[in-house]
Amino acid sequence: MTDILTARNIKKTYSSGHRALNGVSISIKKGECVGLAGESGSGKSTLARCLLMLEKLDEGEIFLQDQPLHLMPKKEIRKIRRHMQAVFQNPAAALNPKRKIIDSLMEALDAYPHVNPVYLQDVRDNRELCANRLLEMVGIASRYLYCYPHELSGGQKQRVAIARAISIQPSVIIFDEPTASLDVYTQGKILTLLKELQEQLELSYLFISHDLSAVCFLSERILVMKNGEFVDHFQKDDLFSPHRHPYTKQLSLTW
Ligand SMILES: Nc1ncnc2c1ncn2[C@@H]1O[C@H](COP(=O)(O)OP(=O)(O)OP(=O)(O)O)[C@@H](O)[C@H]1O
Repeated sequence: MTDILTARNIKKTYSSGHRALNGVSISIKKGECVGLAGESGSGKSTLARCLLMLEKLDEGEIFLQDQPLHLMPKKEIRKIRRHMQAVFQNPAAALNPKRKIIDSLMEALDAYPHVNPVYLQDVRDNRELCANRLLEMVGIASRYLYCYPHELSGGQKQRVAIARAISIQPSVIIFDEPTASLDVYTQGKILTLLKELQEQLELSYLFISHDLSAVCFLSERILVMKNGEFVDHFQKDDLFSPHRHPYTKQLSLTW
């Protein structure tokens, strides 16, 4: 299957002198969910930001399909960014508190009027129907369309952020600890939603979490990061194999 996103030998050092990534390589295929686990500080978010080209790389290459992002000027990257969506930990920060849900939800579709995702084709010419369809896809009632973010729970806000991420049928979605700020019950609901969306819409995900059980729930292929390097790479079914890296075993013990 085609590689959607490929990164090779990514190195990133912060101005503090701290090397957060020390030569990591990763690829995500169409329709695949790759999981990335590791403790706090291991470099997961830095990798997410590098893949999204939000950080300047010291070294390395990033390709979105065959397009070399690492060689593109900023202006070109901005154009291409719609193909790479992201959902972060804090849904409250993702939604503008002064904008109604419909306006936050439709932000990407409003900016790219020519984009016509297969799952919105029959409603694309009607903004309200389009927003309603997206809310429906993530299990939120249409009465929230004209509400403000403070009227929604944390889990509902994260559902809106997910709906916005899928709204323009991106090539890949990077989820960086999307459930970390939610209670355990809501975490489970959101993980189930992400799995259903990925399977139904054949989306490509990079799912990042410190929680190996969440990573294993969503992903077939799992990478484990420690101190800015991948120390393990395995298929979910091999999680309890004796060949797992001691660090992976340690993460699975805290499960
Ligand atoms: N802007 C920055 N300037 C300097 N150091 C940073 C910066 N951002 C992150 N770091 C450092 O880089 C290392 C990796 O951080 P990163 O946030 O990527 O890890 P993480 O695995 O995502 O952890 P967490 O889940 O806690 O965010 C850490 O030691 C962190 O302190």
